[in-house]
Amino acid sequence: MEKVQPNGGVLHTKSAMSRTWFNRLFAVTYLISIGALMYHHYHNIVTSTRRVAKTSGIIFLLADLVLAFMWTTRQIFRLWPIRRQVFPENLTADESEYPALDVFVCTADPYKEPPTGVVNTVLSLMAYDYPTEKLSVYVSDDGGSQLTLFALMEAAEFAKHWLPFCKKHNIIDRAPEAFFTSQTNLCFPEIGVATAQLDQIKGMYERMEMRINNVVERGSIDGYVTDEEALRAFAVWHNTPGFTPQNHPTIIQILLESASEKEQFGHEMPNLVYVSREKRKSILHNYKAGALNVLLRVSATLTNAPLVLTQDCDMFSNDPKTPLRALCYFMDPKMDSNLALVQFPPIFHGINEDDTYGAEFREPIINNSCGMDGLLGPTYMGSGAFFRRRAFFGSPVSNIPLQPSDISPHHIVNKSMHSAEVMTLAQQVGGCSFEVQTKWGSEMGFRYGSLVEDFNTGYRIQCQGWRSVFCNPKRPAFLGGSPITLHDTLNQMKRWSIGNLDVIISKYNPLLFGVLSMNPLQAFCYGHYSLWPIWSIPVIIYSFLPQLALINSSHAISPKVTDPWFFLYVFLFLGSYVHDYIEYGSTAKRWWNNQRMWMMRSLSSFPLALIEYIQERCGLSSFGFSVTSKVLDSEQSKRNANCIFEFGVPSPFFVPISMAAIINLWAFLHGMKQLIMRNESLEVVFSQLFLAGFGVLNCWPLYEAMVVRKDKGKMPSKITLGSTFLAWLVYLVTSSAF
Ligand SMILES: O=c1ccn([C@@H]2O[C@H](COP(=O)(O)OP(=O)(O)O[C@H]3O[C@H](CO)[C@@H](O)[C@H](O)[C@H]3O)[C@@H](O)[C@H]2O)c(=O)[nH]1
Ligand SMILES: [Mn+2]
Repeated sequence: MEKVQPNGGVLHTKSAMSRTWFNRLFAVTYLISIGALMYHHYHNIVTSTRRVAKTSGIIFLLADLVLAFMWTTRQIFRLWPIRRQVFPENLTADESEYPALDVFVCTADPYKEPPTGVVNTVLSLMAYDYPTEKLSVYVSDDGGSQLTLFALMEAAEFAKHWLPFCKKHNIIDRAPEAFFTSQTNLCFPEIGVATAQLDQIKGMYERMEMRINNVVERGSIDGYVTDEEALRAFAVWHNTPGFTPQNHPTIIQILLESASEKEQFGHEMPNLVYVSREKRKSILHNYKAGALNVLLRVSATLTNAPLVLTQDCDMFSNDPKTPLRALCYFMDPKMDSNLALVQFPPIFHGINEDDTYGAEFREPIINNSCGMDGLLGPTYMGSGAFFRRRAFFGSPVSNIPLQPSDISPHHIVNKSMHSAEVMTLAQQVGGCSFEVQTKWGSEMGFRYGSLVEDFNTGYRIQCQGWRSVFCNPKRPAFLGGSPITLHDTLNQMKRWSIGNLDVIISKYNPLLFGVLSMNPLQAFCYGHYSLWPIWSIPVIIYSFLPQLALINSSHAISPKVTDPWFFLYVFLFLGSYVHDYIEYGSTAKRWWNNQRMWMMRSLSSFPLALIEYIQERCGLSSFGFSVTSKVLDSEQSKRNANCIFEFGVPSPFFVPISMAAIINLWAFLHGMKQLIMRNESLEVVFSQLFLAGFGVLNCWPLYEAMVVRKDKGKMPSKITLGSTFLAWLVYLVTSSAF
């Protein structure tokens, strides 16, 4: 039991963070220094007589202008950060006052997103400490797969034992896999579970897991389903000629209906519904946003709960009290009535100790969310988000009328889920032509037009006057997986970056439309995120230009140590890095790896996203939402646990990174040689040598992967050779310019 706080019954509190004043003071000082740097650049360009100095002066000005913009907008996150606390023990004891909750879980591919994982997520959410009759879990299957439906049918049966088991023994880890693998839970006397009971439930789980895995491996449910009623649920797969995930009718299966289904001891079960929306090749289906909009409508016909939780299929609940924490905001009479969203941070459990890939995303997920919470609230992050359903249908003061009115957020459902009338309507609203000529995706529901539908939807909802809050309890509310190979990590970032560009290059551009529709500071936060890909401009320039100049023994472009302006560069570099480290709030290694990943993304994901985006706009190619694989290869997992970079595949992402590694090492060695042979003085080469050395330090894992490593995760020789050749070519082409 949580301790009751001496807080006089408040549901939540908020307080400003202690660093706020320091951050503000620092921001002003740094901003003045940036101004000085710009003046310095301007002066250099105007007064220099040599062509190389003039040209490179302009290039550095461009790099520094981008850095200055990104730095300035980034400070906004640090000026009003707040911390919140909730007291669910102060909620009314009368559960009948709690609003109903519809939980949406999205899955898209049974081979990339193993159904046992989906089942674990679903079970953990069904087992919430929440009035059972008010809880419904909807699973959207964009894979249109009978394997996923089969897994959920199995889960529905297992849930009848699992839910009472969890509640009886007050288990906290309610995703079975997490429970059975957690050492602390297996100290059963402590949680009061007799060995026999534990063995029994474990046996049931393992049998279910085996059946699901067998079916997935064989790719068919034949022989595994004998019950006639269950077989009828699969009929659509057999009866639809040419059934593919991209071409099939709507499938809705009520797997559990709360009113009629009882668990082992006769108590009610939550509702569990499987939905695979209609897909036709000729009609755009808008990826996850499209799936979520179908769930919004289908759930409206069946339960229409005023609260909605959206969840990725690999993000399971890690705390059964999470909905009660969300209620501490939604049920608080003192809370703004324009509260649309309570966002919990997605926490990733597969991350290794040093967080090699910066996959924790600590800055955007935790730090910046606290910062935005002091303005209009954090961005929507796709998973772990409790929405007020009403927020999808107009601003806080205006309603968008809905057709049919049965799916409006005000409609009260009073018929059984199984009634023919309800089912017909559910099928109809799950159809892919339903949205044609409507405001779905443009003015209401989850918004279309960006591959980061979460970011885009949160932004657009806030433009309408809604706000969000960030709820970050000590025990993570949700745990999920994140990519464990470098290629997957960079690819995911490329997808997000394309999505960001979709937002900035739209009529809802945060820097134009946003600043006029919401608190301009909040709009700048959104602007900062949408412009993430432009980080690539300064990083590419600083990774190549000073180094190529050093190789060519050209030093006209960099300040001498004895030049007083040099100290401005030192302050700007150190100020930014040290402040960043203090703000990051994690171990030094994790912070270092995170800044390294920022460089790697800026060299690969961001520029490739820019190129792909432009190609798409010119109609030369099209991109889609490539779902991240959640299947773990055991060797890769081992290397990941040991914090070793996973290259392995000949990915185009590795080419620019390897080129930068080669050029920096080359420049560093050349500079050192010149210094040792006394051809150059330290005063002159220092700044370039420092940058090259910093590059080499960051690229260390690349040299190992290219030269030393023998395992399967090393850099493919094709990439090493290709990048060496290209680096040499860049040197040849540019050397005449110095
Ligand atoms: O056509 C699609 C594509 C994806 N998904 C689901 O979307 C979720 C996220 O996909 P994933 O491949 O795991 O992408 P990530 O990049 O890991 O997801 C992050 O980024 C997405 C895009 O911004 C957000 O939607 C997610 O919530 C957020 O966790 C998964 O549950 C998928 O099943 C669909 O339902 N339909
Ligand atoms: Mn994911």
